[in-house]
Amino acid sequence: MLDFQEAQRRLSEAGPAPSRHEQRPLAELAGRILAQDLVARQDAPPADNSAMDGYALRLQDYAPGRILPVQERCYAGHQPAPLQPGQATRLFTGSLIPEGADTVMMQEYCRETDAGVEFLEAPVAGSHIRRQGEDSAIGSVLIEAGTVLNAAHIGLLASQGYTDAAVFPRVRIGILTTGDELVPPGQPRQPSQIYNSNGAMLAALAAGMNAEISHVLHAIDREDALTDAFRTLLRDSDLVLSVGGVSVGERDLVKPTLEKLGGSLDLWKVKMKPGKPVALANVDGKPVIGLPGNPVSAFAVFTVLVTPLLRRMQGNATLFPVTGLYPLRADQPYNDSREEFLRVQYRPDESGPALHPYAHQGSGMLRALPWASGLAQIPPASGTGDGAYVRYYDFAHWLRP
Ligand SMILES: Nc1nc2c(c(=O)[nH]1)N[C@H]1C(S)=C(S)[C@@H](COP(=O)(O)OP(=O)(O)OC[C@H]3O[C@@H](n4cnc5c(N)ncnc54)[C@H](O)[C@@H]3O)O[C@H]1N2
Ligand code: MOO
Repeated sequence: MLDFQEAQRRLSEAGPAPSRHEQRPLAELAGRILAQDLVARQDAPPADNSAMDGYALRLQDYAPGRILPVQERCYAGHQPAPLQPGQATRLFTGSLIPEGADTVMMQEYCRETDAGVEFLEAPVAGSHIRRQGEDSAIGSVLIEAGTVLNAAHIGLLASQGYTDAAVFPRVRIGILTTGDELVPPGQPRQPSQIYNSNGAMLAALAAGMNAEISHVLHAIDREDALTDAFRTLLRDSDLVLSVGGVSVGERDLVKPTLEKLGGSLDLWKVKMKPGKPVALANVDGKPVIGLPGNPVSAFAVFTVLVTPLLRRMQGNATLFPVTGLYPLRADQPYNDSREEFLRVQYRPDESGPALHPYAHQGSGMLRALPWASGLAQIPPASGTGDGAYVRYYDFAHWLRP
């Protein structure tokens, strides 16, 4: 049996990091991974400007009750004239600070008449001025390569005049489900059959990682059907996920099929529950991962074992998102000989945030998955029960690029 930690590490290294990149416009960058460090092309803000609607003055010109003539009204987007001594400039948020001015007074503390502006309070030196370069200095690194881009990054890039950026290509994933017992949703079902849930589920999981889905294929338990399907998937994908048919059953044909296709296949019994049978093959330099057929097992293995590899192949700098330690609220001890991944909800109770396990933890029980916010990792043979601190894999962190 292979330790979970070791399986996670080995799988995370089972595929290549990207060797190419492509230029994509701002509108297509969300969820993509940046391929090169991007630097500030200009100071931000590019010039000193006002943070408030008000008046610019020289602090030394202020005296209680003194009225300063308003030499001009300068709107955002316009160039102000240098401020003459003893005068003020009417400004608005975003207006440039006129040369010679050193302070802005908010209009709420000013009274303007035909004669000029009177300040009702003493101005504070330098107040309400957004300084050139205070947000980003020209040349400083804005975003590092390997970052997953989101709306905030896109806003930052647009503010610097970028129209596009170099990102790594999306990884193409091919999915194969296997088994005579499966029919597609919507088709007539014999009493001996069940609907294929893993195909649609894995496609959605891969899409959630911002991967491209090349195909979702199904093969019955026959070597020729499996061979055809794997050939198509390997041709059109960077990574292949097959599901089912990798344990010890007589019709578990995935292993011999991949070997005939020239792959070297490792069949692992990973010390984790759910998810004991996991297979890893490499065919012509492309990783093929065989996931366990039970839908909950396939979901859990995808989350904790497949996503780090996917992140590596996408060029993400972070392969293993954060996990945290939280108390488990359990009415029974968990004591399996394998590392156990419980379907849990992370929510606060009287004593703070805690992990609440779903009542039924069977690996065929799909109802637990939409209910759960993540997985709690219970160490093997630990007898872990109520109040013990355990590691938490949050789907919100783990099931995204
Ligand atoms: N004698 C043993 N039997 C089993 C062992 C073992 O060690 N010794 N391990 C068990 C564990 S743990 C798991 S997990 C499963 C894994 O089996 P496979 O990965 O070979 O998957 P299958 O046998 O093909 O299917 C398992 C289960 O999942 C259902 N399934 C499969 N594909 C789908 C799909 N696309 N949509 C919905 N449901 C699917 C399938 O009908 C089976 O019920 O093996 C245990 N047995
Ligand atoms: O390890 Mo299996 O994946 O429990 O159902």
